[in-house]
Amino acid sequence: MRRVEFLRQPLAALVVIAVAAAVVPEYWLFLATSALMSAVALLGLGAVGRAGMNSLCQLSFAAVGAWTVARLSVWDVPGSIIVWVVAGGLAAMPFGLVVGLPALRLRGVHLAVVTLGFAAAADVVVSAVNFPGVDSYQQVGRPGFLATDRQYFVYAGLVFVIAGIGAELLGRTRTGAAWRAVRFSERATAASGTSVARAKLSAFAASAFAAGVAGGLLAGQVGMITAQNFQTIGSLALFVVAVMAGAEYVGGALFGGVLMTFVPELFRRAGISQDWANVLFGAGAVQALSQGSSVSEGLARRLRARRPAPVPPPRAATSGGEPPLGTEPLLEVRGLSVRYGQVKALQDVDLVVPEGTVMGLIGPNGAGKSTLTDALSGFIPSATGSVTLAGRRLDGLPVHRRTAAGLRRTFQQDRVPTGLTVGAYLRFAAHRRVTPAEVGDVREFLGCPPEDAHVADLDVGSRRLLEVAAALLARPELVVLDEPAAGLAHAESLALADRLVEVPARYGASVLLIEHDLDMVRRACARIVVLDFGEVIASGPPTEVLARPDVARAYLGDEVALT
Ligand SMILES: Nc1ncnc2c1ncn2[C@@H]1O[C@H](COP(=O)(O)OP(=O)(O)OP(=O)(O)O)[C@@H](O)[C@H]1O
Repeated sequence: MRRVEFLRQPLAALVVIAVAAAVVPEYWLFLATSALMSAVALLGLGAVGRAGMNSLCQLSFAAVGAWTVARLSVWDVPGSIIVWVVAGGLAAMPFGLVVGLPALRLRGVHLAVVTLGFAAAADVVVSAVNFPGVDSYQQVGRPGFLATDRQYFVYAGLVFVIAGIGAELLGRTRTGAAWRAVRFSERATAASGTSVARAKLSAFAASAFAAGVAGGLLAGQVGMITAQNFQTIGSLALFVVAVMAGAEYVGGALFGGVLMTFVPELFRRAGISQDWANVLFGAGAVQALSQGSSVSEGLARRLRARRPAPVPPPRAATSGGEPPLGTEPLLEVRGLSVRYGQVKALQDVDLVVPEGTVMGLIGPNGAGKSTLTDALSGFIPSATGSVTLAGRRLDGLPVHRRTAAGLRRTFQQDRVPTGLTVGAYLRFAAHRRVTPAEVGDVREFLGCPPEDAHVADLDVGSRRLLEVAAALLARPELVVLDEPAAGLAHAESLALADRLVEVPARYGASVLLIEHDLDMVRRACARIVVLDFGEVIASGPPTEVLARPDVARAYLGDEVALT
């Protein structure tokens, strides 16, 4: 049943469309076709929205689709409007990629402004050139079986349902998961080995494809198109409705399409200026933004809230045995230094993590632990010194190549995307093909919630464990855990320590554990390294190192042993 759950909304839409086709008068069906076309364009906006980006030029892409369909119609290319709208979508995709390029550097309002600039430029171009067929009064041709408004409505409805199924299917692929992950954290997405650039560009390309299809449908509906159909104000209205209705959902896109078409029409009939419809949509979007959720997201949350909250399995401490000591050097760090302006965050750090061990890295706040993690995983390109993993130099490599070389990391702050289920996140973040048995094994091993639980419904501790589980599932050579026990109760931290002791033998990965919880460190680690003011001040077995007065002084500013 869960396998076809994603079909629920497109199929519900199909039923609504079929009923409307049977009972609604022809005049209203013409308007309903417009609603379906807006809904297809909104589905495209949903794709960029899923990736956390804003696009204000959706109708510019639609203009490319419409132009393509008009051109193919004038040339009378075989395949009729059925094939031409697909060609319209494909023709819009390169434009989507071009507009998406600034998204690799810009975010939020800056990106929105760039897309708005593109829409304004497209306005100028579209106004200056006539669409194909307009000069010769040649309408876009429709085959006999799509001649009436009712038939064309059914065609547009089928296109919407197919687009909806496509959107849902895409959401279940690695690409769809990457969109949600990018929206939540670009850094964590990169650290899982996924290309952030590819994720963003694919979202823009998918969005442009949908808009191109919608534009092509419009060309077929009205027969002769003009620049008026694709003005920037229309793109803005589409964006605002996407925010309000929730275009990431098939139902939300359909609801948005209906609003966009019928609200202005109702205003017109009531003798009110249609511009007031845009004001209304704007107010709806402000409301959605202030509540932090669209109409569809709010409904989905309410439905989820009816289900019982996922109960994390008990995570009891079960001694994992003696911490393994390790053998040959796996990670070798020499002379690693990082400066932030005048602050020397790391100074000539030398560090060796042997293969097959769990090594602890401790130090007071501001000692440089997170900086070290960032430098090892490639987030600080200005870091100097050498980093070698299993004999391979990593320094100078970008994040995703270090990940591919076998170095995985987790983050101190919660970086698990809330838009995914536990299973979808684990499969995405593993960044390799994993079997259901592997996913179940690591989930049980660490005491993670069931696969169908939504990340958004989990407590912070469970999310942290999920991040660790995903890192192990990736089968790295070395996993660097940045305070994985933050958010866990003390007993759960000790249970996690026991699990970590087993990791080298069970998953073939060594662990560099950064933690403030010294009980956990003592339990999990055979050796520890202490950082203070960016320098290594001690290393060795935990009992010896924590008994040293200089280590106690670094932590407490006093000569009190930490044992
Ligand atoms: N982006 C930054 N810009 C400037 N200084 C920074 C930056 N990030 C860290 N620092 C400084 O670098 C030093 C090391 O910080 P870092 O966060 O690595 O320490 P930490 O040991 O991880 O601390 P905590 O245990 O609180 O996480 C600190 O002095 C910090 O203020």
